[in-house]
Amino acid sequence: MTLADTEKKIKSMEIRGAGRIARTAANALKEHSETIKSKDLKVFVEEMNAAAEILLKTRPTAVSLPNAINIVMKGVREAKTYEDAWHAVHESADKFVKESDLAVKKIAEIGAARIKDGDVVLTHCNSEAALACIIEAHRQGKKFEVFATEVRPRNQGHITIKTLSDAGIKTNFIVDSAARFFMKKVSLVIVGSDAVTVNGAVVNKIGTSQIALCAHESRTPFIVAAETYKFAPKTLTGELIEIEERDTSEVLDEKMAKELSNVNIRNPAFDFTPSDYVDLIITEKGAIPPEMAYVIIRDYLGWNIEDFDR
Ligand SMILES: O=P(O)(O)OC[C@H]1O[C@H](OP(=O)(O)O)[C@H](O)[C@@H]1O
Repeated sequence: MTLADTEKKIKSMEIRGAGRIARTAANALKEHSETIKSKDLKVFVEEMNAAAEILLKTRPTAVSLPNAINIVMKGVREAKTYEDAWHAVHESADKFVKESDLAVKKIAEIGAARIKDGDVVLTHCNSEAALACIIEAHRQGKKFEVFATEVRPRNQGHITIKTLSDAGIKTNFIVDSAARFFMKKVSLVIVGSDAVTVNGAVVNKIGTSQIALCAHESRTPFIVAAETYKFAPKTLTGELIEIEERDTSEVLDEKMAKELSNVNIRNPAFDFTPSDYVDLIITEKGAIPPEMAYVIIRDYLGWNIEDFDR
């Protein structure tokens, strides 16, 4: 796939999901390095930086994207020779993809331990990490059922119910606005994440924070499955996570929208769930309370407050 194809597919959400976007970007940088004709280090670094910029601009919210790009580009920017830079891209991209796959497997093991016989688990959107926990619990023979939301406007819930159904898991499909109606039946909420801030707030698909609020009201545990590369280093200095606002045509038919001259259509793709509503974040390094987000950013992503020029 060319860099332009990757760019298009991430923007259009043909390739989506925070983890998948990150792995795709890492692979795209590796593939792009092979198309650079020059063996001059300066030219190579410039062209790789330009590719990284293009990928960074595809979607603004999932922090897994800049984190993956930083991991792959670090060796390129530090290399003293063209050969070192070329090898750095290849090694770091392969390592990132392998570790990302392993992280999901580890999260599945840790998260599955939180699901018990008789549970009613609610999930929102389509998260590879959250679904891995649910599927692993089912594989271990636990008997439970799932509520999955529709996830307007892009209907990622359709992918979720197909995956759950194929896995043989009893699933109830509900519209997003039915979450509170059913919350009294739900014993555990598991969602994924696009970004976790240093203060433990979770950025995830629009509607997540409403579900967290209902879970809080019903005293239902709310847990988040997130690889460590979804934690956001830039929030150490108070920088905010940008919430992507997507095209209004995803929400309302363009023809109908044109007839409604007084209506402003809004389409934020994500929202913030404050740490107060998050019981636990399952990472591949273990289950942590949201208040420990700083430790993940410092110890596993290797970022510290002094790393930022201010
Ligand atoms: O990495 P995994 O766990 O698959 O997904 C994490 C999150 O990424 C998705 O974003 P989108 O659908 O690309 O906007 C959803 O918000 C999902 O919860």
